[in-house]
Amino acid sequence: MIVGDDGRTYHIKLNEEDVKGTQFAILPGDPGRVPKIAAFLDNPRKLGENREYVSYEGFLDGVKVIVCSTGIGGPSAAICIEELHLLGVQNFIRIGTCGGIDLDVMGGDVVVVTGAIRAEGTSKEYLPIEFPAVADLDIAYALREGAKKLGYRVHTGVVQCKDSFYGQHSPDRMPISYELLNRWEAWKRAGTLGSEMESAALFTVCQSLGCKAGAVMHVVQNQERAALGMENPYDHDTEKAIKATIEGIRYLIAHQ
Ligand SMILES: O=P(O)(O)O[C@H]1O[C@H](CO)[C@@H](O)[C@H]1O
Ligand SMILES: O=c1cc[nH]c(=O)[nH]1
Repeated sequence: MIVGDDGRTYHIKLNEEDVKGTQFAILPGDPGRVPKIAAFLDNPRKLGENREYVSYEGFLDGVKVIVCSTGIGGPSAAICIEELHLLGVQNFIRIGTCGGIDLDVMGGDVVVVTGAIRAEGTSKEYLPIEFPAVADLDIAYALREGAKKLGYRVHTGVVQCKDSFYGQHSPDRMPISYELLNRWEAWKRAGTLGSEMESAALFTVCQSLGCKAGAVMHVVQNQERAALGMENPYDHDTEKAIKATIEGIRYLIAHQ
């Protein structure tokens, strides 16, 4: 069932020929971000589209890269990673958006994720909760080098992952608000940089499959700064996170 008669995997609808030779998969959540990322590659070409999974191929410094959207949340991200890995991919880099938590993190900044809080469900179907969700050290380092080279405001550290976007933004209206609010306070006190939805699943699935992962976030805004009446710019343009990732992959290619 996982691979159909046409040789294409069940969800992302790619086959071995499509993926052959790929060294890096770039994984945005939003399908609309895929062509924007592919535009930074040489000879970009659309490979497929099914459900939330839009995929392109292209080349960076002669190395084949696939860009495939994961949709929102851990379950669809895990499916995308599993199917790309089945077809031979070993290195995965998410380009996502997050909301800032730490007061130093502002809309328009870039966050290179070193670890993710597993407050979501997908990672728990792979590994017990004691196992940390961490990025590959070489990939995280390269992504930070990429952001620094471009002169961006970049933060490196932990993000929180959850399954409910509105549990982050409207915790008070949830019957379980007592827990959401207390836990959010703990993430804040511990210096968590931002909140998003897929990195915990990405790191845990890749750990389980024996492959490598990293993640870069574009910060949209910071609700904690807003709550304190601090300057809180909104920024929806993910170009800096994309460019930092492209530079990061170039660094990995040059240093492998
Ligand atoms: O912009 P993407 O990559 O989708 O990432 C973030 O945006 C979505 C929520 O709006 C979630 O998927 C979250 O992780
Ligand atoms: O605030 C935000 C922004 C993007 N993604 C999230 O999950 N939360």
